[in-house]
Amino acid sequence: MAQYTPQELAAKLKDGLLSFPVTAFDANLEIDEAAYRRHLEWQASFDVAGLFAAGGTGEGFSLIPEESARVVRMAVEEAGSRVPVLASAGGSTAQAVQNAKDAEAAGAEGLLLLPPYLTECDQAGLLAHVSAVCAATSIGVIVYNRANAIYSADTVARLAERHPNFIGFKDALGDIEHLTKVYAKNGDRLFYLGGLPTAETFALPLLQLGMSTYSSAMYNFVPEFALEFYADVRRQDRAGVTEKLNRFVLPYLEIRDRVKGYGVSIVKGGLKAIGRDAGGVRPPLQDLTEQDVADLSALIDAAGIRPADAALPAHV
Ligand SMILES: O=C([O-])C(=O)C[C@H](O)[C@@H](O)C(=O)[O-]
Repeated sequence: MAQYTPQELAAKLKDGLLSFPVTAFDANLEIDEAAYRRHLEWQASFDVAGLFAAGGTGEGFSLIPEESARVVRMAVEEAGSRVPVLASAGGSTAQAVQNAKDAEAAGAEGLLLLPPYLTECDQAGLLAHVSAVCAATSIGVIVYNRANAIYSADTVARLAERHPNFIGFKDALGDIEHLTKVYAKNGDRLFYLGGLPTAETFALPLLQLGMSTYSSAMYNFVPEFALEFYADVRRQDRAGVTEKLNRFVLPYLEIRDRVKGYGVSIVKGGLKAIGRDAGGVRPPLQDLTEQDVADLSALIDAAGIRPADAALPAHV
């Protein structure tokens, strides 16, 4: 049973940092329940405003629906008393509706609706798709503006009018004109969250477009640094943000961009580097090479941001 109304959830999420915990896998790439629970417990021990289980960084796209529901349930059990846990829904409309029901039953406070799978779609179809999901649950729903699911400002407004539990707009497109239109039309009826890869990179300029928060994947392995970065963004401390971009985020992008799909794999690489291994990634993603992990570990040290309670990395 959700503890927050959709409106209370939006108020909580919009003014704090959000993150997407990785899903821990064992050597056979099966869910590693103990490692996942340890990770969630650690993640919830910092001042994060919301944790999205089985999302993009959580490799939700590689989980079958039963696994997704199981992951959400574990996340709620480990972290739910301290931080709102949200789930994701995706695929066909029927699948997304089922995900939404499972998420609510598992105790999730809200839902991130991922783009439908494979097909092209336009506004009337997106409106019907999101409406079906919003109608199937009473928890808060956030749409993910990405790939084949690009919501016009008018569609967003219609959804907001029809569904009180439609609370948020997450963007991974980065089209300034589009974001300006969505915010100008919908204002404070929704909250807006940045979701471009390595969201820190864009956080300060996107704040001006109404995005008061973002999903930090790196929070998974450098939570204190990620929280300091967010505080600088909210203070509009340009010097602080620039210094942190140069010290860690921009060199991190150089490692992330070595292989397609590393945007997710590098987060598990980061956990390996700090000695909190959550296992490898499922295909079609590929794990960081040992050299990549060593480079990331050296960068974490050079930036002086190894978490205080992190063990020494396995390879040193
Ligand atoms: O589900 C997702 O798209 C994400 O996990 C988003 C990431 O957290 C992205 O914003 C990032 O890499 O910082």
